[in-house]
Amino acid sequence: MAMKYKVYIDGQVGTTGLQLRQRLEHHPNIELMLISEELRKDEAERKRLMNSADVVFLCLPDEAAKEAVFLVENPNVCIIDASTAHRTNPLWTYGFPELSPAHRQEIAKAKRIANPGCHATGFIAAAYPLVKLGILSPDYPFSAHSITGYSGGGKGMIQEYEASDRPDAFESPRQYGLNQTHKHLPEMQYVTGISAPPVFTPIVCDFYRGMETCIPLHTDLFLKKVTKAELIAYFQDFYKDSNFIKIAHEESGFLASNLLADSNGLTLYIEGNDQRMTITSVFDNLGKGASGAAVQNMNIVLGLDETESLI
Ligand SMILES: NC(=O)C1=CN([C@@H]2O[C@H](COP(=O)(O)OP(=O)(O)OC[C@H]3O[C@@H](n4cnc5c(N)ncnc54)[C@H](OP(=O)(O)O)[C@@H]3O)[C@@H](O)[C@H]2O)C=CC1
Ligand SMILES: CC(=O)N[C@@H](CCC(=O)OP(=O)(O)O)C(=O)O
Repeated sequence: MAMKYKVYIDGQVGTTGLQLRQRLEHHPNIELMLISEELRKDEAERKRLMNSADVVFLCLPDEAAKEAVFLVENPNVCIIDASTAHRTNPLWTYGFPELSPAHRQEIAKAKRIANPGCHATGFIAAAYPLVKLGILSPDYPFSAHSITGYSGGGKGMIQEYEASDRPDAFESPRQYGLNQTHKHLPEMQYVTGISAPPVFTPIVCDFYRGMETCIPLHTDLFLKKVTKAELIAYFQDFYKDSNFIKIAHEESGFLASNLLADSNGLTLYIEGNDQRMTITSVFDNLGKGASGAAVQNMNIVLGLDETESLI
């Protein structure tokens, strides 16, 4: 019989928590520790469950996640936090195993893992290799726009979008983060090592799940002069061992944000021509952008096949 590990999800009825639960209910190596509805905010019961788990997922707002960490006293417990709270904390490991073998090895032995933010996942998947391979300087004036389904805003935004009396404005794409202080900017800079955060334009639209994050590339500012074909070859090589990150080209001329909804995949589309290019990450904000990545990190920590219970 398969070895079973005990897993507790704090925030099990939230948007990310429910997604995690669905994935873990069929995981052959996981025994889910569920908390009763009446006690799900009871500190003593949460503490008891957390300290008897092998892995604890935090699917809570940032402040609640910070407080929850202090409830864990058992040094053997691994915490995987889905919130923004610890992503640039050097005592925590950033959970993006595809960036290098060293990133993956660090995750495998970590007890504190910060799961990447959704928009940040799309940005970092493209920007990290560009800088690492010396194609762009860390001083390149990065910008990005990122289209998200409304589930990205959690229970509150889902209710607003699905209300019968919602404003007409919700039918059209809505730009936000207008003051350039989006909560994912610090991790975008921290993980890629770029000199300044990108000019970042998130856009929420009237569909449930899915995301595409697009970085414009001015080829005259390339540090290493590469053609589009060469850039594609560099990315194919960078992600050649990845189970989830792929490189593709869209023939139709249209790139939909919900192409990878319900999966843990992330596809990078390198489009344009040798003068002006774009590189776009397409994935699921609730998949590789949240609970899919969290399950992948858990599988790595537990020494399991990283693709277990993920598509
Ligand atoms: N939605 C997304 O696409 C993504 C979300 N995240 C992050 O994941 C975390 C959760 O987000 P999301 O699932 O969207 O949010 P939701 O608002 O959908 O869910 C949060 C859950 O946490 C519960 N909660 C709040 N405070 C406490 C507490 N003190 N003790 C126990 N439970 C508590 C809430 O309870 P109640 O139901 O009573 O309100 C709710 O069920 C956030 O930090 C978010 O930023 C990360 C990546 C993507
Ligand atoms: C549509 C919407 O509001 N999306 C959220 C991102 C999702 C999220 O919860 O971000 P974390 O991964 O950092 O927790 C936002 O842009 O703030």
